[in-house]
Amino acid sequence: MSSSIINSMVQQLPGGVIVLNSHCKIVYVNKFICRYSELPERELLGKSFFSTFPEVPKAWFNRKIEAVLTQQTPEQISWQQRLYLLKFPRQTVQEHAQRYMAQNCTLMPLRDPNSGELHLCLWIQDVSEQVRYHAQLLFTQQQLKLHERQDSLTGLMNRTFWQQQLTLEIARAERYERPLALLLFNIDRFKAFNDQYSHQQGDMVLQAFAKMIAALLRDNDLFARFAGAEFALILPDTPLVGAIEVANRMKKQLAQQVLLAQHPKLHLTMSIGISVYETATLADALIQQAEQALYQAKCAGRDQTSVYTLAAKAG
Ligand SMILES: Nc1nc2c(ncn2[C@@H]2O[C@H](COP(=O)(O)OP(=O)(O)OP(=O)(O)O)[C@@H](O)[C@H]2O)c(=O)[nH]1
Repeated sequence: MSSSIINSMVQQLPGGVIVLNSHCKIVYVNKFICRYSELPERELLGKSFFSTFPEVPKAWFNRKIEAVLTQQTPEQISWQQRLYLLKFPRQTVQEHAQRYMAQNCTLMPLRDPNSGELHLCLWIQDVSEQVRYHAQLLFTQQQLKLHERQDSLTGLMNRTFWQQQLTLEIARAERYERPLALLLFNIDRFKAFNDQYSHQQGDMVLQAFAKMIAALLRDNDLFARFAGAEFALILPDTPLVGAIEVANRMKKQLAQQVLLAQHPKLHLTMSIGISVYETATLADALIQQAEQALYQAKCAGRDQTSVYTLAAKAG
């Protein structure tokens, strides 16, 4: 095959080719390089590679060249090491996308068959799309991770994740001999609200309720949507008296706050069950105790707080 055919093929490659001589002067470029550097071939040939592409770190790149030429083996610079070598614009720029073309570069030793002089061939591939897919994949993985932990309606942690946290918190309470309280609660007669105003408005109440309660808590309290219209709260480092205080604060806030602007006169109440950690109690037992206390609160007429240990009305 004649060298002009090979040249014509290299000129049309969908990637960049640059050949440098031993003084790092550009001796060959293909069309891709001219197009993305926005320079004609005549302005590139004979020029110093580093002054034409000042974005390339000189000392680092010289070390790469030296390694390739002395070992006579190609070397890769992937986009994961350096997003791009030459600062070329992207072919199509989408919103929020990387502005510059991500590149995989290969450095190859090249010996001139006539003069025997060693050259360096630089082959540049545009991998912007690959990088974009990679970023999308990472984003999706993060979303899935969040989804595994979060309740989609309220944005609170979901029951599974919350129960994992409870096990950890119990271990911490046991190890450091710290108190811990658990609250289970729901809005009274919520079914009636749903039936009267629609499930959709019920959802809005649950969202507003979750937001209202979250605003009353400390950063290390662990608040979750437990099931349907039921919520659960772990209060680390909190004895019974503190838990009752939190319960009263929540009830008071619900009595005062308008949850939905379209129902300013709506009067909602809540029932709360409390259990407190005692040495060697397991997570499931603590939940069951709070459930029993909540049931007691309902039986006692709703709008109540009941404590499992005492199984008595607390206010
Ligand atoms: N809007 C809405 N309602 C829900 C959701 N999950 C559960 N519910 C409803 O919440 C209601 C809970 O009702 P119940 O547990 O029977 O009790 P209640 O009517 O709240 O009465 P209490 O005995 O006072 O608890 C049911 O009607 C459920 O359908 C949800 O995600 N959105």
